[in-house]
Amino acid sequence: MKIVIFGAGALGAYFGARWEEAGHDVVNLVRSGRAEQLREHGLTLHSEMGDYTVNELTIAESPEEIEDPDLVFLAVKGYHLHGTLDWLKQLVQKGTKVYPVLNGVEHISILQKELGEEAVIGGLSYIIATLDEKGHVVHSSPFHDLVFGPLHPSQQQICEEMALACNQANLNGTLSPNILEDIWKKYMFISAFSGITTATNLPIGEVRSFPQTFLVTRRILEEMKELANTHQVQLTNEHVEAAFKQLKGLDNEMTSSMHQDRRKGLPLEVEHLHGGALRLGKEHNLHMPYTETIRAMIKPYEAYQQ
Ligand SMILES: NC(=O)C1=CN([C@@H]2O[C@H](COP(=O)(O)OP(=O)(O)OC[C@H]3O[C@@H](n4cnc5c(N)ncnc54)[C@H](OP(=O)(O)O)[C@@H]3O)[C@@H](O)[C@H]2O)C=CC1
Ligand SMILES: CC(C)(CO)C(=O)C(=O)O
Repeated sequence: MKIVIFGAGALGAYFGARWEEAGHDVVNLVRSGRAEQLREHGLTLHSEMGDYTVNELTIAESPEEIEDPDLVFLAVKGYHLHGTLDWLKQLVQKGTKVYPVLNGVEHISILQKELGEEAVIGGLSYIIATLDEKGHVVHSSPFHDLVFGPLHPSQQQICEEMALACNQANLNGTLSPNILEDIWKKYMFISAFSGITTATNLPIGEVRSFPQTFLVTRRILEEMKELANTHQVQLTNEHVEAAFKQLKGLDNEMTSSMHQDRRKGLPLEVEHLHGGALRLGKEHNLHMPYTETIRAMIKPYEAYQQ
């Protein structure tokens, strides 16, 4: 498969390298700063699941350089989504589908509106990855999972090809029969997990040691379940219970990628995650006081200016 990694940061570069390792044709579509860094240092994965240095590192700095792409793996932060649309349109005109793995859901309808419903596959990822000073990937979780599935009937075949490409690579890929529900389950979980860890500036173990503080995660899960229901996604109290149990079971030192970004003083995706939930809720007159408060607490650290 010819796979374009659009957003060759921690997550994108990781999975792109795993596909390249398995023999796929991978192109990293990057801006000039990242292109320079990749040319200078190459791309290495420091990973719990096996280190790897990319042999054939292909870099493109515009879509015109890319012929016959099968798939665009979109892994930019939520606040960079609008800046990708022109290049995405050019790639879609070349016949590719787009597989976004951003946390959240607001990007899906934006992409569908801009690129057409047939072009946008449903997806998400579970991994803990970051970049070091050389731009190499540090992968620190025992999981490296991709989940994808059709949001339009015309996407079944490409999803099956993706499942094959994932099976060949050192990663876990799952073709989901209900990708929209999976995306919302992760959105519910991450809103609570990244919200509380980022707002308190504490890993989950320390949050749990203050029961009233930890209880906020349950309230956010409940609000997100209601929000999913207003969008015809049937999350239930059992899903809330399962997500809360998951939060109770995480290792003490575990924290979210948004909290890691706060620690590093990097821009935060709070507007894409919690802001997005509030905008979607407002369309249905849904009151989400816990989500609103968490967004307000994180705002001072957002550090992203349009
Ligand atoms: N990291 C993780 O462990 C996890 C992340 N996620 C989600 O995945 C998404 C990506 O996260 P992550 O990999 O951590 O983010 P990073 O910031 O590490 O990577 C994003 C990359 O996108 C690039 N980019 C942004 N805009 C453009 C553009 N217009 N053209 C080309 N490249 C562009 C940036 O490049 P530049 O250097 O030019 O700015 C950067 O390299 C987020 O939504 C996050 O929530 C989900 C699960 C886990
Ligand atoms: C919860 C986790 C680590 C799973 O991938 C994540 O998505 C994030 O922190 O952004």
